[in-house]
Amino acid sequence: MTDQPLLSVSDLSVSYGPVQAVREASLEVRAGEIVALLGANGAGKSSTMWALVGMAPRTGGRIVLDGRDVTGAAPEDVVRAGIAIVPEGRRVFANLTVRDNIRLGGVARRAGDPHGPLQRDEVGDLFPLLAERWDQVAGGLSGGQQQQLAIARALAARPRLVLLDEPSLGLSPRLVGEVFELMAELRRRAITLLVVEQNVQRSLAIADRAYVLQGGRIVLSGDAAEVRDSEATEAAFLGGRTTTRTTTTTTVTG
Ligand SMILES: Nc1ncnc2c1ncn2[C@@H]1O[C@H](COP(=O)(O)OP(=O)(O)OP(=O)(O)O)[C@@H](O)[C@H]1O
Repeated sequence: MTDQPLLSVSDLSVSYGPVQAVREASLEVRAGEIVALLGANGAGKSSTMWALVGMAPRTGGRIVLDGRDVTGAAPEDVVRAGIAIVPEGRRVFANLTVRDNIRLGGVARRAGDPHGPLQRDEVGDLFPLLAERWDQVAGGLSGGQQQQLAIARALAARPRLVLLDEPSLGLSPRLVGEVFELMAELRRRAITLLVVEQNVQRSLAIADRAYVLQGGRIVLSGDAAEVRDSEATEAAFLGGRTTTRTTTTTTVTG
């Protein structure tokens, strides 16, 4: 890991007309980390994540990826710069095969990527069932397999940073376990993840660090264990959409 964060977001604000969804949020992700972005419904998690790839209406702030300012860049340019996103609800191309879904993800590879398209054996290394179903249409896969495919499609862009929006949402308890295990495995492979999750305890069990949003503001940040043990975390979830009165912030060091 270098001193410079892989992703550095400062004073990010997002507004949908009169609705201010994110208020001057600042966060960092370092290479190789899993960082969890937590908060109650409507806290601004998805808006933050989508603003990073230029797909939510940013009204202020700065986004720097690996030293390069990508603030205001078009979504395709952000993806080519190295940020891939796995949307909530999986959204694979149901009529296309596993192979073609992954091939489409690879279209957004960085210019000059020396590795070439993600190959079947590489996919099979992480997702054996996807490699087995390589020529089957995605719509025939189970929910858990579609989530794997959505992640594989993001990895096909060979990104520096993968954003995951609610990856466990709507999955059975067993498949939720598999998705969290998969995130831990990606981390072991030095893939950097920023994860929006409602499953707080499980997220904190695999994350290195976490940020808690409440009413569009980051009210707490720190090592996953610190965030888990903080009363402010509980307050943020009980507080729901109300404006924050919690000011406790565990400063990230190092
Ligand atoms: N497209 C939109 N138009 C108008 N308001 C929006 C839009 N998307 C989100 N919002 C509002 O912005 C605020 C933050 O929503 P956001 O989806 O970012 O929160 P979240 O923490 O991801 O919540 P959830 O877990 O429910 O998705 C909410 O008040 C929400 O109603």
